[in-house]
Amino acid sequence: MTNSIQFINGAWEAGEGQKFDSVDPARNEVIWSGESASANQVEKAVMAARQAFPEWAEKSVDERLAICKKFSELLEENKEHLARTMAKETGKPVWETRTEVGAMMGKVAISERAYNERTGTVENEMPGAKAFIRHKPHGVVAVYGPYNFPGHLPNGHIVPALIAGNTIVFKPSELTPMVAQETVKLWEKAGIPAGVLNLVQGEVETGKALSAHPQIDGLYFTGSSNTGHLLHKQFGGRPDKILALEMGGNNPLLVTNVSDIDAAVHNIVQSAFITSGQRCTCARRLFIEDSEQGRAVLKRLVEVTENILVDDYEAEPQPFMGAMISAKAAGEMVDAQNELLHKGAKSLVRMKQEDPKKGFVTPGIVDVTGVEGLEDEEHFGPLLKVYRYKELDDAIKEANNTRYGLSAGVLCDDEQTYRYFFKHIRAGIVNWNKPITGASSAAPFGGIGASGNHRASAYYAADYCAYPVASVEADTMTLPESLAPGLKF
Ligand SMILES: NC(=O)C1=CN([C@@H]2O[C@H](COP(=O)(O)OP(=O)(O)OC[C@H]3O[C@@H](n4cnc5c(N)ncnc54)[C@H](O)[C@@H]3O)[C@@H](O)[C@H]2O)C=CC1
Ligand SMILES: O=C(O)CCC(=O)N[C@@H](CCC(=O)O)C(=O)O
Repeated sequence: MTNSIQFINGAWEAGEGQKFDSVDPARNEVIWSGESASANQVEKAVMAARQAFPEWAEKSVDERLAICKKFSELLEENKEHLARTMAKETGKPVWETRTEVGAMMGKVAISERAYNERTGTVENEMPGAKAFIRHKPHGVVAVYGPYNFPGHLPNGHIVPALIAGNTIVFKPSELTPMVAQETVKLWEKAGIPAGVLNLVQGEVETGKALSAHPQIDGLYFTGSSNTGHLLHKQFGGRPDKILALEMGGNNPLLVTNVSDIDAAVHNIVQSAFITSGQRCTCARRLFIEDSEQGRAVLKRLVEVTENILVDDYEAEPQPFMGAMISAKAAGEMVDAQNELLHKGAKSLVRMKQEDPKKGFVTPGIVDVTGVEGLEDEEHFGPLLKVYRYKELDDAIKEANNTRYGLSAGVLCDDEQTYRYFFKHIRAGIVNWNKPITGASSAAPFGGIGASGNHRASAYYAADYCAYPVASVEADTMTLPESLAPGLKF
């Protein structure tokens, strides 16, 4: 039986393209199947969004917000179902997917505030006229989502875009199609008008058909730096289209002068291994002082890491880490570890994949101090590279030795060291004595360098969902008392 997985112009229909499956990475079971959207269906979805745009943009922001608030209520009512769907499809423990649904619910109120604060209407009096700043939606926008937060991160584009008056064609990750389907069902139930939000499911071909479509006015992307750069090239020469790229990182975390070693190790673990290391903000490189205290921190980190519970998403007690998104991704992480060891790195905690058919890996820590030829690449999993350093300036210089710039942090007792680090580190998120994961939706979220294109998301997502219109308005016209030189009336 074909699965109607495409939501186009307010109706569900089966895809016309290639069949693809979604596999539960913890249990190695096919949990969903469907056919990709064809290029014709992508065309149909874009044209539906185009047709729906004028009426949706014409609605008041309160009317558009009412549907978003209803969606948030439905998320609450269906929280457990959606959380378990996310857990089954990503391998993430249920305790964590419940927080993801919570973040989706919170997004509506935060986006309403951001819309008013960032793209609201400003009126100023001036002699014989009034000056206004207003904002208008771009039109039809394509939204691309990653697999690691299949609900929350696409939602971070969709909600602000809808509030601003845009219409959407949503292309979720092909690794999490079931979450996308269940989420869009809630938008349908919330009463989203036909054509305002369209869902095209499929693999990269579907993604390419959508990004190449001439009738999209913008594209909001969260995903790998590799794909983001391909899209950036594709949109080169098209300044008329708004492009927001939220990409990966090779994030540094620096440790120096900490009195509470367990608290420091807890922050390191939360930064490096949460979500099985599958967060763009995860710490990838740990800079530890080559001192007695630094060695004590490292020793404790190894002990705690070796005891991290890795298990099925529904196991009791709940694990800290579930399976990665796929057995393939897990195998690639072990390969990355082995490549580092081959280059001369020293294993402090060995990452292992017990079952090559499942996504479970244990966390890994490798000491890469002094190793030559390390690539500036994001290892998107629970693999932490340790750099031992003597001088703070050398550590900061090496921390900045990356084309990325998403998140960074320092664990230290004294504020002066933090201020110095803050001043010199290049990143869009810089934390002190807190994990570098778990960014707030009430703040801008974005990086520099290869991590983004200066269109921060979260609280600043409103900025790329509407464009400013400045007006000077007078309800009558009169000849000025003094004319410019050279004029006669
Ligand atoms: N900066 C941020 O907020 C975040 C960044 N990420 C990054 O995302 C990555 C993990 O997510 P993935 O799903 O693997 O990313 P991905 O880049 O493989 O896929 C993202 C989306 O782009 C589509 N896509 C892939 N290639 C395409 C192409 N050539 N043309 C058009 N569409 C294409 C995919 O189908 C998917 O919908 C990691 O690198 C992570 O760092 C993940 C979460 C947040
Ligand atoms: O987008 C937001 O509303 C806030 C940013 C956010 O939720 N960041 C999370 C997920 C980042 C990722 O997927 O890698 C975080 O910082 O942990």
